[in-house]
Amino acid sequence: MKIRVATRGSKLSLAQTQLALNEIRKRHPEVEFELVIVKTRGDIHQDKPFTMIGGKGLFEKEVNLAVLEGRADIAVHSLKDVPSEVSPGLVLAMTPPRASPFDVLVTRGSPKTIWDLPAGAVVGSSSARRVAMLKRVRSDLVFKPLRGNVDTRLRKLQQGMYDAIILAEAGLQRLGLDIEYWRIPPDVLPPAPGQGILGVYTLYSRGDILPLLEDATDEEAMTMARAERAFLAYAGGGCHTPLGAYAWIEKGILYIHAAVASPDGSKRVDVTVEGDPERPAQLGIDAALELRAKAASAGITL
Ligand SMILES: NCc1[nH]cc(CCC(=O)O)c1CC(=O)O
Repeated sequence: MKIRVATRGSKLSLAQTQLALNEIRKRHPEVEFELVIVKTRGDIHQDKPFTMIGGKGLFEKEVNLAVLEGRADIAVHSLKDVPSEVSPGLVLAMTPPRASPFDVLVTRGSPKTIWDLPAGAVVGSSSARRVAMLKRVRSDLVFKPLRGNVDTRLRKLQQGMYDAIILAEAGLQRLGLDIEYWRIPPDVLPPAPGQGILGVYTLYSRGDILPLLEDATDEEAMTMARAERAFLAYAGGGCHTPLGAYAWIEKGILYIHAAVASPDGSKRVDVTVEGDPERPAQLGIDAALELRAKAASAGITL
């Protein structure tokens, strides 16, 4: 059997796709794979803000179109780039084991915490979540947009365009980049829903492929994915809402911690909810409704 795999062509996307395919190979060594590389508008216009090139779900839509049009059988995504409403007809069919969900602060020289940065330091990030949550603890920092793939971002830091940048730890781990950094605790910066989880999507109708993907699924990662994605769907808000959430399992209990802030970081509310790992979507919904109520009383629009 041969499976055609839609993926973006960036170094990180290709590394992620190999990680996901290796999980399938472990269970089904007989399967062959063929990559279908999709060049998305997000890859072509790396210098432009997302809002100018199509916004929400930019990467997801074009890669998944290859599956919808029959040019590929499955698609591999970073779950945090997949909007809450995925292209119709597609199902999240497999998750490999999760990498780190957390964000890191990378500085030139020795690693520094957010509190060690000098007053007025320039921090690179285009993420509303990263900017608002860090402004909350360091309102004096100057945030400047930063896009492009991980190598480009690190190069811009080394060139001195920024004093610090924020990246996902998962991306650095998957690229095998051996750099020093400070892991930002989630009470300072809650991760994006799905950060560190890869998602393999296929059509609902692919009864030939779905069982293979189910065999290769890491159940804990899938449970966390379901909780965080249900949270995202019910929390509402656009991709410019400073919203974070991550789920974890401890002693058989599923937890989710979620937070939302005002864009300038002046206000923030948090919730932590626990529930049954067999019902992750319920937990995500509970957390979203609780967070919405708390945000409304604090005057944060969601
Ligand atoms: N926004 C791009 C993106 N999408 C997923 C990751 C990292 C890997 C992951 O979260 O699974 C990154 C890079 C980053 O934010 O530093």
